Amino acid sequence: MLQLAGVQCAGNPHFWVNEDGSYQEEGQKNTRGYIWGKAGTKLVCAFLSLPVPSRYSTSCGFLSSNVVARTVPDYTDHGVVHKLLLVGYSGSGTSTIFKQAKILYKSTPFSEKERGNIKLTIQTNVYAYLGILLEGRERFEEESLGNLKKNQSLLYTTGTSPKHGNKTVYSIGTRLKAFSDWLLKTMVSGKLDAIFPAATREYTPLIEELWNDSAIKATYERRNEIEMLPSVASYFLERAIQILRTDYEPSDIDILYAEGVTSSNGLASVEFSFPQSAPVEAGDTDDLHDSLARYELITIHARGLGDNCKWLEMFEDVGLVIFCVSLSDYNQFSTDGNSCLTNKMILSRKLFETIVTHPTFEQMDFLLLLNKMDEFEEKIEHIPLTQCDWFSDFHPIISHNRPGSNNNINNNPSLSQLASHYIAVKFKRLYSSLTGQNLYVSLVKGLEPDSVDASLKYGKEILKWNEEKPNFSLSDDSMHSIEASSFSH
Ligand SMILES: Nc1nc2c(ncn2[C@@H]2O[C@H](COP(=O)(O)OP(=O)(O)OP(=O)(O)O)[C@@H](O)[C@H]2O)c(=O)[nH]1
Ligand SMILES: [Mg+2]
Repeated sequence: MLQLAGVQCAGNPHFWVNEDGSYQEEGQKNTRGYIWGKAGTKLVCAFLSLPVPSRYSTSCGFLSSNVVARTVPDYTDHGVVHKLLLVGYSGSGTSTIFKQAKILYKSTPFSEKERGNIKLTIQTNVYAYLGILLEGRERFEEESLGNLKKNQSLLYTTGTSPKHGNKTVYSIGTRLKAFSDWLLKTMVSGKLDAIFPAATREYTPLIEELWNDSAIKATYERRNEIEMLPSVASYFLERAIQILRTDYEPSDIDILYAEGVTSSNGLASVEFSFPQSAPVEAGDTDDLHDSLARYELITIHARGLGDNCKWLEMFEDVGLVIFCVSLSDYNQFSTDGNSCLTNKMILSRKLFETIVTHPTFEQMDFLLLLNKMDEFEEKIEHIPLTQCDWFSDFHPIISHNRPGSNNNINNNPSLSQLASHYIAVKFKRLYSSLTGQNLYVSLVKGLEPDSVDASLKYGKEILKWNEEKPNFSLSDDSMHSIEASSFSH
């Protein structure tokens, strides 16, 4: 029976099945699953006319296809953990949203051991940012020297003697130069993390001297011209001295902003409950149920999914897939598998297509997170959305008496609102053409806790709708679910 229900029985394990349908391997405490919710059980029971507990029977003829075919998470059944899988194209913000969830819902978001590792990651990042800055300094120095030489040769021809040596505003003294050479060599050899923890004791005075040097200050002013330097680097570099001290303890915000905190294959998970929003009033059990229900947010780096995302099979028991897209990718480029420079929004769309059509996720609900709304609001004002080929037909009619770009007075949507809704509809149409289902969408600012909280709660509602309203119509007006969440932040 268990085999027919689709329970993995390789190696002939012995299972104990309880009245509520939960089953455990003999001698083990962990519930492995619930047979009544399994599609196989329903099929076998229907075929053999076996009785099924009433709340698991699917006699309703109007069940949405999403619900019939999949294991329905039992929202009120305590002990069941509802799994949410968070994925997205590289740099879309999955790690940020994952860390944000930990900070939001866990009383101890990061253990002492994790904090120790994160501290080293942040300190290594600071050295790496300094290295990138020093590389920039070398480039600026060479450019300045080149210009100087040109000017000098001009002066020679006009008979005036040169006044300058080989120094420019970007030049540093021999001690700092030696340190800079060593740091760049260490970075190139990929051994930067090996210099810790000794680096924090030995090199901090040198870093302080370097950071206060006028050449570095001049380089830092031109940081926008250093492409390799991520925008988040400033947050850490401006506190470099404090961060590189042995007694530095990263704050939650430091951890949120830090790059490379999740493991190398990016697989991580956190179990949590949504906290109760207000004290439970008499008779209001909804909120109590909400706060008792357990969720597991699992994230995996796209890289860790293997060719054609074959490892997605591991996640067949999730109840919702959350796919994260960076809105600000529309004018950015990266290389695809064939080393071809491609627009990052298109690369993100490709991954989306692969995941939504993956056999493991047939009939699965998907929530699309359109992330980095803050960056997008700024960017869209001076870089047209049509820079991405997929968005070539975006021609919004903007009211001329728009009071301000982000102002929604008089119901005049801002350009960023029009553009983000347009992108949402693009993804919705694509999703529906591939799966015949409705895609849920939420706009989010990954660095803002309230925004991430609202989006994850939207995910919780989607799971709940499946549970509570099995005949909930999923063929609503395509904008409905966008509207329901777009303005929640
Ligand atoms: N401005 C802004 N930056 C964001 C937002 N969300 C994430 N970021 C930044 O975007 C960068 C990439 O975010 P990550 O969370 O590391 O993205 P990821 O999907 O884990 O990417 P990789 O693991 O590097 O492939 C980080 O520097 C984040 O701080 C957002 O909503 N707004
Ligand atoms: Mg990541």
